[in-house]
Amino acid sequence: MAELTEEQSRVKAEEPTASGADVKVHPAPEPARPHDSREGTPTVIVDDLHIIYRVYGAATEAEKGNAANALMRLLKRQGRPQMKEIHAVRGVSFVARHGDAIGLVGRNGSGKSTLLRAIAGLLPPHSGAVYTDGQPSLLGVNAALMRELTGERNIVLGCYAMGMNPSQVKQKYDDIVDFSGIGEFVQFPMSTYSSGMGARLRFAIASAKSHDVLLIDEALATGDREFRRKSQDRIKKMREEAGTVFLVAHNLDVIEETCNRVIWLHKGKIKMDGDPKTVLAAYNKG
Ligand SMILES: Nc1ncnc2c1ncn2[C@@H]1O[C@H](COP(=O)(O)OP(=O)(O)OP(=O)(O)O)[C@@H](O)[C@H]1O
Repeated sequence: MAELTEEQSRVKAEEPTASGADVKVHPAPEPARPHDSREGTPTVIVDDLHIIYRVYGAATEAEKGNAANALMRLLKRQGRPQMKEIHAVRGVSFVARHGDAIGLVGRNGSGKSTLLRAIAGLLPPHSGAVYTDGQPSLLGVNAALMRELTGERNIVLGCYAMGMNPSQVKQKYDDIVDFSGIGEFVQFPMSTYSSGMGARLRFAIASAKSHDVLLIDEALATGDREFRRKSQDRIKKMREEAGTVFLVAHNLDVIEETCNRVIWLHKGKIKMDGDPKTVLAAYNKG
């Protein structure tokens, strides 16, 4: 992933925000709260991004590896049997700014998680580029907490992984446990948690630190109403500190209540990009 230089940031900021979009409601929505001098400046620029997964071994039964087939391939100088390509993100372009909370919506398989993982630098672009200002942090349903360790150990390790020192961890520990609402379960291995408890703990850990770019994949989906309200307050605070938040959620109420902008992905392309009410109304109709 390339870092965003000042020059790139200036030039890119002048480019259209969603060149691949079918519809643009308003291409560069104004950030809601002018609190920080960085507010409104780009944090993430996605430039004609294509992501292709290669799935090896997607061969038919007849083509699958047995010794005779392998020998024939060698003799005919053929490569591996059947490699299938899945073009998950197809020419996506947009600019996210300090203070934005951007909801990503779209049907199953439309490329939301793939796009988040690419912004986090976990998937290399097939073509195009992602430029980021600061370190993006991905909080996904499978965020790297260890199931066999207790909540307590995961909090400590998670905080270290985010760059905190021991005294900062100590200072944040109680707040994380309180926020997650997991109570005495903090002493138990995470493998004993319900999916909601795990998701709440992950969000509590990740949001204990402010992030330049926080990418949240479905982590709020399993929380109850009270937890959602607390999470939304945290996201709001992050935006006020001029961070950028990306949120994938199938629950559209969460998106509408939390975000100031929504990007609708359809079959790997941006179908619409604009203010939540307009985009969600169109998405609900389509
Ligand atoms: N690791 C992978 N290997 C191969 N193909 C993948 C992989 N992950 C996702 N895909 C494919 O890429 C496409 C986009 O998937 P992605 O998970 O990004 O969509 P999504 O919008 O997040 O879906 P959902 O709402 O179901 O979570 C789908 O066709 C999916 O099958």
